[in-house]
Amino acid sequence: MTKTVNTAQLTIGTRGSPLALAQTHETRDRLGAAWPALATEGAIAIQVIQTTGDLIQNRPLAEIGGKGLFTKELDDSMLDGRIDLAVHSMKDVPTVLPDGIVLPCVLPREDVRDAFLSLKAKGIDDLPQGAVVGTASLRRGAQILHRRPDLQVVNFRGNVQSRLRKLSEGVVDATLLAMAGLNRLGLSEHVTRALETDEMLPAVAQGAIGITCRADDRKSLDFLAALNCPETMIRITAERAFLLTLDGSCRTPIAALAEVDGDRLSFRGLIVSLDGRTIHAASRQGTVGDAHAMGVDAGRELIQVAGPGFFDFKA
Ligand SMILES: NCc1[nH]cc(CCC(=O)O)c1CC(=O)O
Repeated sequence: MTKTVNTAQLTIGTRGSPLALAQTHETRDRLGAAWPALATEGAIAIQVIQTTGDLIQNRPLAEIGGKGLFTKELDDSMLDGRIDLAVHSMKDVPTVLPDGIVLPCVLPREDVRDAFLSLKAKGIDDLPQGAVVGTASLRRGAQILHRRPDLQVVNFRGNVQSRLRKLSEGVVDATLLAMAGLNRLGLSEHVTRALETDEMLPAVAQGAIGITCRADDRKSLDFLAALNCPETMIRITAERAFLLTLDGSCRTPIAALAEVDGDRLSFRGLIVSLDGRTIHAASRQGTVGDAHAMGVDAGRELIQVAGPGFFDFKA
């Protein structure tokens, strides 16, 4: 390996998965479009950083536990000055950022829905009795069991491409993936059906890309200010406030979606038991200025309604 001097104006850190790279290329292209100085060849360097979540492929994420499985190594590189920006799927970003790191920018949100993929059924309702659904997501597993308690939900990890392969090999009868990831990878032709959000409420911040930088990095803050999508920021503010309030123990399936119409904000959130039997849902209507308060308030309601014990799945 030859060491070259990094003459880039900005170095972006990212995970190495095809989806992470696609999101980073989108970010680079948007930066170049907004800032001529960043449009020249070599102005932006991309550095791939492996995270703990990338290394551990064979265990359920909820079991590995810990916050920041997909972000910690990127945060450390940023605080050390090895990278200036980090591009994240906001779904994977903990609600509390490390000291010294801020999130000044989210890109316009992609399709928030979950996709149903199957070679055997057109949707959840016409899967055969006892069919096997592969998902690593407790949220998706629990919501699908709520509708179809007869189904068998099995843990199913790996990147989007490897999951599509397992589906075609018949390892599972169906799987669920974010529409956003499939769209960004140009793989949406594999989608059997996009599930409406009343059928499968998405994860907090699903479909949103966030870009972090050091809190005191004036140059990066200026570059990123031009890229931020305020509507997406409002929506994820409400959803992340909900998640923060419920705090998650990552073993509790949590789903939420905030939607903006003019200056109105509507919010829906739910928690569901792992077996899908019990769902507690809350909704709020307000204005975009209430985003954080609405998420907190809905989260508090669910803590009350669910009662102690609901959040403790550790046994
Ligand atoms: N946890 C993995 C992850 N993080 C973000 C996405 C998809 C893109 C997105 O939701 O923004 C995925 C894969 C998936 O859920 O299908």
